[in-house]
Amino acid sequence: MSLDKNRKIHIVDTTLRDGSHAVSHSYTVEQVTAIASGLDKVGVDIIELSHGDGLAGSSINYGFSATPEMELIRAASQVVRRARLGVLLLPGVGTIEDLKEARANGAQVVRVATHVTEADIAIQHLKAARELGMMPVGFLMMAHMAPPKKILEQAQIFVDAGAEYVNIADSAGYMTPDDVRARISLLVEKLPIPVGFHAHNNLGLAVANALTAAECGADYIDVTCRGLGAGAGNAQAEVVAGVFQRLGYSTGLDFYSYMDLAENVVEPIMQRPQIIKSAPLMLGYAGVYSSFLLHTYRAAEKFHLNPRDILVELGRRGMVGGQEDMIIDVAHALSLAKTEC
Ligand SMILES: C[C@H](O)CC(=O)C(=O)O
Ligand SMILES: [Mn+2]
Repeated sequence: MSLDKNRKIHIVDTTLRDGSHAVSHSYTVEQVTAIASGLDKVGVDIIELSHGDGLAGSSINYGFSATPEMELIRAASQVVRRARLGVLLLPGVGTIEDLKEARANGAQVVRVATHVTEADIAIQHLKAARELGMMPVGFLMMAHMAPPKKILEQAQIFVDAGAEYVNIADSAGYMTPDDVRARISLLVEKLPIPVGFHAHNNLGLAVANALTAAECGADYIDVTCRGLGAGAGNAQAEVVAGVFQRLGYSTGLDFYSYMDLAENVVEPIMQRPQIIKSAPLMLGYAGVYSSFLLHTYRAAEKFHLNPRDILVELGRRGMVGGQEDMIIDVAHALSLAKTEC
């Protein structure tokens, strides 16, 4: 299928949210101000900013933020003029009270994220967002774990709760373009609201998958500068900008400014190159949640294990977001089994 070139593709830059995983939630006010104002000038539609695990993610389970996220949201809202400022919220991690605070600090969009089979826990948060005058979006994580029909049923719950678009996330970077096509095409065909897609690059397919999603009718595409994000990162923003521009698709992005922002502002704060090393590759291969990566590195070091072995076991057990505390249990069990051999 080829893309209707007159259709506007909305770019959602989540460097300041998914990228937060990759910098261990260490963003400072200065970094956020520089990145948010750069993204605003580049022409993205939504700038997503919060702890990597959403509002109130700062905790022993997910990792503490160096700077309170409300300070970061307020700082970004002071420099963002054209784009909409968004936050992520995982019901149970963040609450409606957190959402109200984010709104008071300038957030205009909220993506309420649930596991792909649990959309119903987002209903009250989506409704609250609308009452707060925010743009409510439903976000289904680990979308490789459910077939297209099940995803459609879950997306319909978001529609009924007032979501303005539904986003599906390849949280494990497991999907191939065919997997993306099957899911996005069905949602685009059946839903009365727009569809979005969030890729991870664990199998090196993030940009190809983002392009496939757009070609299948997704109107919202997630990206991050330099691909900065959990696991092997996300669809690299400046690459998506270049590919879409070369194909003549309408994104409203300034391709050269995006490259400069990634190179001059984001790259200097990266803690490691966003490349597909063995462990991130294993996330994609075994279908494991990308933000488990740094937790797994720490558990592997503690128990003298290869991170790959922990990830394969997490995949075998079907662990999903929110079960970060189980990584240490799995590592402990593997190390006991190793000693017994
Ligand atoms: C909380 C997660 O990091 C959300 C996300 O980006 C994904 O599922 O992928
Ligand atoms: Mn992600």
